[in-house]
Amino acid sequence: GHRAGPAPAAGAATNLVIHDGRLQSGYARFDPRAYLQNNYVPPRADFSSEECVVPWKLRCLAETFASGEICGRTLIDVGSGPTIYQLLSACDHFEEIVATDFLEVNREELRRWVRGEPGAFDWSPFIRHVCKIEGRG
Ligand SMILES: C[S@@+](CC[C@H](N)C(=O)[O-])C[C@H]1O[C@@H](n2cnc3c(N)ncnc32)[C@H](O)[C@@H]1O
Repeated sequence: GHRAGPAPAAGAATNLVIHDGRLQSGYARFDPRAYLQNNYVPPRADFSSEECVVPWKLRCLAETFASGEICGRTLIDVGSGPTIYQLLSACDHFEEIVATDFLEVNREELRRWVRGEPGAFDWSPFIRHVCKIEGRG
């Protein structure tokens, strides 16, 4: 696995660990860039509409973690894919978050973002939206 510095979502000292998984043949042709393009850019990621699936998911996650019902030292996200939006509201509640995925292409996509490499997916609209719904301006 790859260990990275604090996720930038919230100031908390959360370490993100990207863990290897076992390859499952059904996902062998999974294309992270196409997946991100299909699901995490407008129209599916339209932050101006609460009816839209992405802001709805972010609100559900924010409310769930804000309730304090899910807590502990380490959060393990099974099947993170190439995405981190699902972890943003968790950062404040866990010291360590382990992102896992079967596919090296997905783990590499996450590492690109962690390292801030060129071509990394831009999660900043998601981070801004989560800050907004969590009342952090
Ligand atoms: C539909 S994608 C979800 C990606 C992302 N979490 C999202 O919200 O868009 C499911 C991912 O889970 C991975 N996966 C499925 N079963 C897994 C397992 N048992 N361990 C690790 N990764 C798994 C697949 O490689 C795929 O990337």
